[in-house]
Amino acid sequence: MIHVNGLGKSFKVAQRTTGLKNAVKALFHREYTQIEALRDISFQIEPGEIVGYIGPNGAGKSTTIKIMSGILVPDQGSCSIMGYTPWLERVPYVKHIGVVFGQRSQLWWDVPVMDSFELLKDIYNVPHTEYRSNLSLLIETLDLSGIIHTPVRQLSLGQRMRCEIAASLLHSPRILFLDEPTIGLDAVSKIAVRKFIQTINKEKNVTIVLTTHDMNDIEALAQRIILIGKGSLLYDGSIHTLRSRFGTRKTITVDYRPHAATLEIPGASLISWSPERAVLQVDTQHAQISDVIACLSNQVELLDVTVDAQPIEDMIVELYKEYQLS
Ligand SMILES: Nc1ncnc2c1ncn2[C@@H]1O[C@H](COP(=O)(O)OP(=O)(O)OP(=O)(O)O)[C@@H](O)[C@H]1O
Repeated sequence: MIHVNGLGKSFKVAQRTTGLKNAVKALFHREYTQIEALRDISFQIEPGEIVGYIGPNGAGKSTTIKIMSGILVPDQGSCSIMGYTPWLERVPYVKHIGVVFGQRSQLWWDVPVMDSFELLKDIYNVPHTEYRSNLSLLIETLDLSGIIHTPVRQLSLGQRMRCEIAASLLHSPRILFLDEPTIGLDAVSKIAVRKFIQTINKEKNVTIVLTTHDMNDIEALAQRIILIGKGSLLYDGSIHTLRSRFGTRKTITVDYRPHAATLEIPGASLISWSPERAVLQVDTQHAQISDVIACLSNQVELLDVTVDAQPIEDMIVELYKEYQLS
């Protein structure tokens, strides 16, 4: 569905210096630097996939999304989405995609949300029956009934984001590009947005490309991640593979009957200890969890044991470290 091949994009940025003398000088002679936002990016995405497109600040995520949605033209490489080249065939192409930029609005600020929806219906030429059925589904699943007659500027961020997502789906797109869709949302709104993304992916088979810094979004939604850093593609694979590579550390928390002596557990490092509770870290590449628990039960009378996997956030930090991105 999405074929991206050797994409490259540079920006020419004017150097700004401080001081009046330099400002006058700059009127006659400007110095520029070249920022390589993307270098040789290639990937393919199949229909119905949810892909997390991640990377640190300035990595090139938004630039890629802008190229894929036809807003920016790359300097090198090709991009074919549903057979279209986004920036060359924008008008027929945009009928098949929905785009949400968490930081920007596609709704008209001063008019009620519903008026924006009606305008989008006309812009995309959505047949009346399709529009009505999409609208009622979106109002119901995104809980919009209380806010669609309110002007956008009076909505809270969470309410606006739900309306933005609805606006991007009124024309039944096959692909949805989401750039930071949960930025600034409270925990309840985040969960609602994630749930909705899952629903449209499952029930309507919408392909989703999601950029986010929120690793809970990634964990909840994406089976595959594409990591970019400093404009280059660094990792493309499943979260499962990432876990087996970087997620080998487990944390074991044990509660036991009061025990005065400290614990000696081969293969585990003691993170904290008290006469009633200990927290240990185990690298499963070097020791088995069952061996560590057996060793513990020989030394203390266990009351409770919990084993926690490494959070995905930590794994991403390790990945950034490996590529010297942090
Ligand atoms: N219009 C522009 N003009 C000049 N430089 C730009 C422009 N757009 C992006 N850049 C530069 O290109 C690089 C990649 O930017 P991009 O916005 O794609 O990063 P990002 O991964 O989305 O970052 P963030 O997570 O901070 O949103 C950055 O160094 C940025 O400063």
